[in-house]
Amino acid sequence: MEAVIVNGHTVRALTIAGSDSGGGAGIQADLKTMHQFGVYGMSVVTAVTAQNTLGVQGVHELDAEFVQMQMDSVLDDIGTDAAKTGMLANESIIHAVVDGLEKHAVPYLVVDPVMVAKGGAPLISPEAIDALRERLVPRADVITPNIPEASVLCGHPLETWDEYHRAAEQLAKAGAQTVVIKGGHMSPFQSTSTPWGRNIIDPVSVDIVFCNGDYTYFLTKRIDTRKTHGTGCTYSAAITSMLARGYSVLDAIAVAKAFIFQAIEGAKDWDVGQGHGPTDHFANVPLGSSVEPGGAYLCDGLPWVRLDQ
Ligand SMILES: Nc1ncnc2c1ncn2[C@@H]1O[C@H](COP(=O)(O)OP(=O)(O)OP(=O)(O)O)[C@@H](O)[C@H]1O
Ligand SMILES: Cc1ncc(COP(=O)(O)O)c(N)n1
Repeated sequence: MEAVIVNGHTVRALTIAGSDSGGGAGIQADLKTMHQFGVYGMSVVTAVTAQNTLGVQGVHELDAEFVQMQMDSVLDDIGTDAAKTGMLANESIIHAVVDGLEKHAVPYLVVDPVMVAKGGAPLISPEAIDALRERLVPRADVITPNIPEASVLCGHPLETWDEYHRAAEQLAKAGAQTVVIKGGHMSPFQSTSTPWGRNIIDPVSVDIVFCNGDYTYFLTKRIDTRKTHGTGCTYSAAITSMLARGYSVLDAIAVAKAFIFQAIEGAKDWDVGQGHGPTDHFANVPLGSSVEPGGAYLCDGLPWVRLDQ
């Protein structure tokens, strides 16, 4: 993949996240994804984890001042067309990151509110949740919680379609421009009766996107695999890369969703690690995936197909 040039300049994207030594999630997943999208990737490291596909063996959080220093280094000199946040570890780092974002011009911000690793290890302190909610959510152009994260941010359990919708609206009211409630943790049974009035028999993974008052639903087949380490990181890095390249928010999400689907599918038979293996960051970037707001779209091979209402 060659570097993408838009309006005469090399497209850049920044990830502000934790390092995963195993290479499947965090900073490593983000940089691999940005590279695959032809975007020049940069990183601000918030914490270093000793981690593999079996779990997190240790976490070392960096000083908030050093996080701020990395932001200044990168943004004073190189600048960026879009940024994303991932693991932010603690309250002081969140304040440092938001201060940095306020100081420097960052055209788009994607917030992946990372809280718990797939194996159950906490990646943020409980006291930091208020700072995440109060300082970062209002700055998000796109926020991408999974169901447990949306539930923590909204302060109550989410189990029904109606509750997912109310959660998206609550996060939008708190200031996030576009809310993506990810379906990786939804029970497959909830997909049998759908808000767009058509039943789906096969298990699917549905992402609910709330943008400018419209709901758009992105569906793919649910892949039967436990190799889903770093799916959320990879997906949000793909959205960030597409925004950096100048795509609209919905088209960025459509391409990213098709990419993560192929990345999960592509790694099904990989032999990387003994636990929750990583996704295939070498997957094809399906640039033609374009959608209109306010419908339900199925990606079963490309292009996206609009489902009957
Ligand atoms: N088994 C699966 N089959 C198809 N798509 C999936 C599957 N699991 C997750 N996805 C998709 O991957 C993306 C990430 O969703 P998920 O809910 O897994 O995020 P996450 O929990 O934040 O991920 P992680 O914590 O591993 O980084 C979403 O688009 C979701 O629909
Ligand atoms: C540094 C870092 N950031 C994010 C995740 C979440 O990914 P997952 O939920 O797949 O473990 C992680 N495990 N490590």
